[in-house]
Amino acid sequence: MSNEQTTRDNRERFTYKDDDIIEKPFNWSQLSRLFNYMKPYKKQLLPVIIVMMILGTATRLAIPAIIILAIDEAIEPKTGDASLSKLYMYAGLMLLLYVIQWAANTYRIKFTNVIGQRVIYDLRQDLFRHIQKLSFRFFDKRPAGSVLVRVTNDVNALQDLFTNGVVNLLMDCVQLVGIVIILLVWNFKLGAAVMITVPLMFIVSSALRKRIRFAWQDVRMKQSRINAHLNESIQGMKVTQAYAQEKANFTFFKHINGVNIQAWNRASALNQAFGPIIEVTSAIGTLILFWYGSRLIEQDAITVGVLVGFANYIGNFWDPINRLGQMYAQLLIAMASSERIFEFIDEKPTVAELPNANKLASIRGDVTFDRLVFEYEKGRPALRGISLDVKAGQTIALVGHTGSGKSTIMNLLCRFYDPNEGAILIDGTDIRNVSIESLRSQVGIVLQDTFIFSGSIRENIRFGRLDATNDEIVKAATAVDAHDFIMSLPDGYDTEVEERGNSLSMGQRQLLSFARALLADPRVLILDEATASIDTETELKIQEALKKLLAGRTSFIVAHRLSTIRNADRIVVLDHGVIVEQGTHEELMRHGGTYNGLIEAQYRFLSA
Ligand SMILES: Nc1ncnc2c1ncn2[C@@H]1O[C@H](COP(=O)(O)OP(=O)(O)OP(=O)(O)O)[C@@H](O)[C@H]1O
Repeated sequence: MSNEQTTRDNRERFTYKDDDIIEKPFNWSQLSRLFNYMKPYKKQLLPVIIVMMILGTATRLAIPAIIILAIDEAIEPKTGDASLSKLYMYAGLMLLLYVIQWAANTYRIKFTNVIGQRVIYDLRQDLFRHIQKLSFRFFDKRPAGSVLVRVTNDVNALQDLFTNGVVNLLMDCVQLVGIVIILLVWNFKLGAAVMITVPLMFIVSSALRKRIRFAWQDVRMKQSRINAHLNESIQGMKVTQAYAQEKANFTFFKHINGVNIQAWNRASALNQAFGPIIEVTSAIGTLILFWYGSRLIEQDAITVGVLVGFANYIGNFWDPINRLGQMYAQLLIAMASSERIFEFIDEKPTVAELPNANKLASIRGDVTFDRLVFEYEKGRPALRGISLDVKAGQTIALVGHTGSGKSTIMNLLCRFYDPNEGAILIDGTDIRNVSIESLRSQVGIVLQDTFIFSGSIRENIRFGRLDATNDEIVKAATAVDAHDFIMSLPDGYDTEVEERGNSLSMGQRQLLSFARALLADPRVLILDEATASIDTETELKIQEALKKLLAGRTSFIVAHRLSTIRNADRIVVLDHGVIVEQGTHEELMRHGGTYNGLIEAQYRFLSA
C-alpha cells in the first residue's frame, strides 16, 4: 500500500472516481452535431431570426456612417455653411435606425429563446431516452449523482449557447467583418493603422484558450462529485444518522464543496483575463486612431467627420471582440458540457440487441443454462461454468453463501449482463438472439430491494402491466393477500406513497411487488427473496402469496427462508460460482454436504 494511501485522512473516506476526464482538442464535429439539434426548427423560425439579425446589424453599422455624414455635410460642410435642416434630417434618420434596431433585437431575442428552449428540451429527451437503454454495467461504474448532473447541469449549460449565444456570435462576426470593410474602404491607411493591434491580441488570447477549456471541464467534474456525494448522502441519511456520522460526512462535503469553489474561481479568473487583454489593445488602437487621424486631418487627407465616425466604429469594433472573447468562454463551457452529454449518448449498451433480433415468441418456460462463465471485473469470475436444465413450471431454489453467484445467474437470465462464455436458452432459443423487450416482458423479476415509485399504490401495481384495468389490479392484489392492507390505508388504492415506499413496511412492500409481478404474468419468474426478518404472521402471508405467484410458471428463487426452500422442486446449491449440489431438501440433507451445513447453521442461529 502506498504511503499516500495509508495516510489518507478522514475526508477521503468516500472516494468518487474523477468522473470522466475528457481531454480532447476543440471538437468542431461535435459542435456541428450540437447544431444539428436546431435543424428541425430551421424552416419554422430561422428565416425570421435571419431577417432580424440582418436588420439589427445593418442598422448598427449604418449609424456611425450617418454621424460622419451629419458632421461633414450638415455641421462642417466643405462649402462652409452649416445646414440645420440637414442636421434634423440626419437626426431623424438616426432615430429611425435606432427604433428599427431595437425592434429587430427584441423580436430576435424572443424567437431565439423559443428555439433555444426547444433544442434543450430535445437534447434532454434524447439523453434520458438513451440513459434508459444503458446496461447495468454502465450504472455499476457511475454514482447516480453524476448521471443526474449530465441531464440537469450539463444540459442547462447549453441553454445560453442555444438561446442567444449562437445568434450573438453570428451577429458579432458579421458586425466585425462589416466594420473592417467599411474602415478599409473609407480610408485604407487609417483603417489598417487602428487594426494593427488585432493580431497581437489574438496571439496573446489564444494561449489562454486551452487553459480556460480545461479549467471549465475541471469545474464540471468537481460539481459532478458534489452531486454524487449529495445523492449518496441523502439516500444513506438514515445510516449516517444512526451511526452519528453527520460531522464526518459534513467534513467531507465541505472538502469537496471547497474544491469545487477553488476550481470555479480558477476558471473564472482565467475568463476574466480576456477583459484586460482586450481593453489594453482597444486603448492602443484608439491612441493610434487619434494620433494618426489628427495628422491626416492636418494633411487634409480626411475630414473631422471621418475621424469621429472612425472613433465610433472602433468603439463598436472592440465591443464584439470583447463579447466574442466571453462568448468563446461560454462556448468552451458548452463544449465541456456537450462532450459529457455526447459521451453518454455515444455509450453503447454493453447488452446490445442483434440488428435482426426477432421477438421471443410466447414461451413455455424451459430454461437451460449452458456452461455459463461470467465476470463483472476482469480476472474475478463470479460464475465459473454453470449448467442447469429447468423444465417449464418447475420451482428452483438457489441457495449458497453470500457472494456465491445466485443473483448473478438471475442477472444473466434477464440479460442485465451477457455471459463471457456459455449461453442461456429459453425453449431452446439463445436469449441473445431475441429482442430484449420481448424477453423481459416474459421473464419477470422481483428484486429483494423492492422499488416503490412515488405515486399511488394503484399506479405502483400497474407498473407490472400498464394497460391493466382497475379490476385486474384489485384481483392481483387480492390474490397475493395485499388487498386488506391496501384498503386499510387512508385512500385505499389511491393512497400516495413516497419514493421508495418509505411509508410502507417491508412486508407490505413485498406484497405490493408480488401483486405487480402477478399482474405482469410472466412465464418465467425470478424472485430475490428479502432477507429481512418479518413477523410470523406476515411470513405466512408471504408464503401463501408466493404459492399463488409461482403457480404454473418456471420460477427461480434466490431463497433465504427454509419454508420457501422446502417447497421448491429442486434446490441448487452454489459455492464460489459453481453448482456444488442439487436435489430436493431430503436428498440434500441426506447427502450431508454444503446444503446440510447451511441449514444446520440456520437452525443454530435460530435456536441460539
Ligand atoms: N455489480 C457488480 N460489480 C462487481 N462485482 C459484483 C457485482 N455484483 C456482484 N459482484 C460480485 O460477484 C460475486 C457474486 O455476487 P452475487 O450478487 O451473485 O452473490 P449472491 O450469491 O447473490 O450473494 P447474496 O446472497 O449476498 O445476495 C460476488 O463476489 C460479488 O462481489
